[in-house]
Amino acid sequence: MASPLTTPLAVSLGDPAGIGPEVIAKCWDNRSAFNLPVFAAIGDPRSVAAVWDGPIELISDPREADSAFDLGLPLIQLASAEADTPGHPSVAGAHCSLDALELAVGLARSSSAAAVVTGPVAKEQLYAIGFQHPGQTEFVAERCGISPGNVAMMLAGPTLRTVPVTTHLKLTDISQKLTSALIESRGRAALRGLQRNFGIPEPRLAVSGLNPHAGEGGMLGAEEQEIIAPAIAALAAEGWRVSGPHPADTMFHARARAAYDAALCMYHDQALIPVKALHFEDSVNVTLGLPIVRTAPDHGTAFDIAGQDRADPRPMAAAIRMAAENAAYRADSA
Ligand SMILES: NC(=O)C1=CN([C@@H]2O[C@H](COP(=O)(O)OP(=O)(O)OC[C@H]3O[C@@H](n4cnc5c(N)ncnc54)[C@H](O)[C@@H]3O)[C@@H](O)[C@H]2O)C=CC1
Ligand SMILES: NCC(=O)COP(=O)(O)O
Repeated sequence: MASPLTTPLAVSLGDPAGIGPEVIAKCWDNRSAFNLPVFAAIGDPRSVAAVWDGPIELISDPREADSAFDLGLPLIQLASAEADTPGHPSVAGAHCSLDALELAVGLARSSSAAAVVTGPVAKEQLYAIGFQHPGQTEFVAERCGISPGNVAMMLAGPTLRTVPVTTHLKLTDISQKLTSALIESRGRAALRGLQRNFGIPEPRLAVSGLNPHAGEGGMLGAEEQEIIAPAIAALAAEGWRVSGPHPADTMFHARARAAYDAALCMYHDQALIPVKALHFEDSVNVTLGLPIVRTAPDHGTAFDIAGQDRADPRPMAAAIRMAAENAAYRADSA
């Protein structure tokens, strides 16, 4: 059994107008039923108070969360220029979500927090305030001094884990951005992450094709033969257990899933659709290849239901539990 954590987790609230504040407050409410470790929320307390009437314990350091956790939701307060209305994102809210992310990562990097769990942010809002990264994954990587190509975004559910090689790209740009080197580096990050974060000593990676039927022997596209197969061969030559390229439409049924520990997919939707279809309530976005542990729920800001008490906290609870489990594995094997 993994050792208990010595410091609480840092949980950024995400966009204050999204469902992050609500699901995090509901996680604290249900902390025993969800079997959650001690955590400290980070963000604007007004965004929590707008959607939840439970107790909030303002703290200034995650370690204070240990004694505050039984009294209320421990929260490190960030001043936002204005209070947001649930469902109505603003520029001030986007800045607040970025500040919370920045602080949470800093706390984990300085070992003041055992891991980071990030609440959902709206990429459109962040891009509008000049955010230069495709998503939080690449931002956290940069803050940790890791090249974005050397981390992997894994979506992990109870019966399926997937990793997209390309993340937030236009569909029309994917083929051009897909290189053997990128497939290899994502594959390595995924395989090492399965060992380090999930305690799987000899992980098996199944690699998808890009085109229908994995290119149909070259008749439906050349990427499989020219880019993907050489990357698989290079990873196999390093001793990793890698298979493919597999046709993406037939690699996610139950019997196929039993043959691998993670699927490396060529683009965002190829990886995320099967996990969300199978496990929307409890799949977790985990960034592999970092010196810290970072997880997030699989969903976004859900502005359409924010402030209506309709947000399901189970994905956030799964993200908090997985962060604690991953951090404990890493501490035990360090
Ligand atoms: N990790 C992150 O920060 C992520 C952020 N996003 C961002 O979120 C924004 C909205 O993205 P969408 O594609 O609309 O995805 P979304 O996940 O926010 O919403 C999709 C649908 O699922 C529902 N839903 C989502 N989470 C739910 C929950 N916990 N309980 C009940 N219903 C839930 C929503 O109401 C909506 O109908 C985008 O700006 C996107 O960039 C999207 C995915 C992940
Ligand atoms: N669709 C997944 C997603 O948007 C998560 O991205 P990130 O912000 O965690 O990089």
